[in-house]
Amino acid sequence: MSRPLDKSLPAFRTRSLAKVYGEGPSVVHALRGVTLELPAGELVVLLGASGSGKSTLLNILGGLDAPSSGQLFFFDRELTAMDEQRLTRYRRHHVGFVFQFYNLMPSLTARENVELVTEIADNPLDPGEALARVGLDQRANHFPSELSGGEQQRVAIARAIAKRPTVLFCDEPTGALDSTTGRAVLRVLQDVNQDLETTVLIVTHAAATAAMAHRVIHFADGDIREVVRNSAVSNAEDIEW
Ligand SMILES: Nc1ncnc2c1ncn2[C@@H]1O[C@H](COP(=O)(O)OP(=O)(O)OP(=O)(O)O)[C@@H](O)[C@H]1O
Repeated sequence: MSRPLDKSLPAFRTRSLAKVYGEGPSVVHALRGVTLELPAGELVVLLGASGSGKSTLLNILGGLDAPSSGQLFFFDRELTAMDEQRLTRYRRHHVGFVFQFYNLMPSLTARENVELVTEIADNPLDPGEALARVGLDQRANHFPSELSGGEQQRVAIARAIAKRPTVLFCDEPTGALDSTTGRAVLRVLQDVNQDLETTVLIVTHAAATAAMAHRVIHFADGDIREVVRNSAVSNAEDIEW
């Protein structure tokens, strides 16, 4: 993927994306033919009931999982036509992930957790700058067990953005946090979207998060029920939970 991306195209386009788990009586249709376009540079929130297929879609867009059928494009690249090696390059160069439970290495400091990524990335942020962007430059030498849940999540975000990903996928990033801490984490994600021009896709059960999105995708039973474009976007710190 060394050619520059064709940024005149949407970040993602899917056509009839389907995902089936299992077979026979235990078959699950997790995605039932999802067709969507996500413009680059937006902050998108994906809402929907438990089991509606949100994480499945996120994992497929992020190259962690493959659809059973359908097509998926990242700008001008067809992810559904890539072999494992090219998908690995896609993930390495373009994708950052943030999960509900931080997934930090407990035996490494905040800075060392970020360095795990910067050491293998092409054009990374300085680890100190990544931590400063999430407001944790003063805690760089602390271990995860010495940090609050919100601080650990901010380290996870610093680690994810340190390789300057084109897209940042966040699966329930505030799911384990109280509302005040959750708002602080959402503020960081909004800053990443605005300052680094990273496309950010957030899967959440916290419906109020929709107020900070450019685009809200409502998911139900493995497909899109509605896409709402917000004419005005709230600041994360003003969101009411
Ligand atoms: N590896 C798997 N094997 C079998 N079924 C799976 C697998 N992963 C997900 N599913 C099923 O696919 C459907 C969609 O799951 P998914 O995790 O995408 O939903 P979700 O909307 O993210 O739910 P939640 O909000 O609870 O995280 C569910 O019925 C789930 O049980």
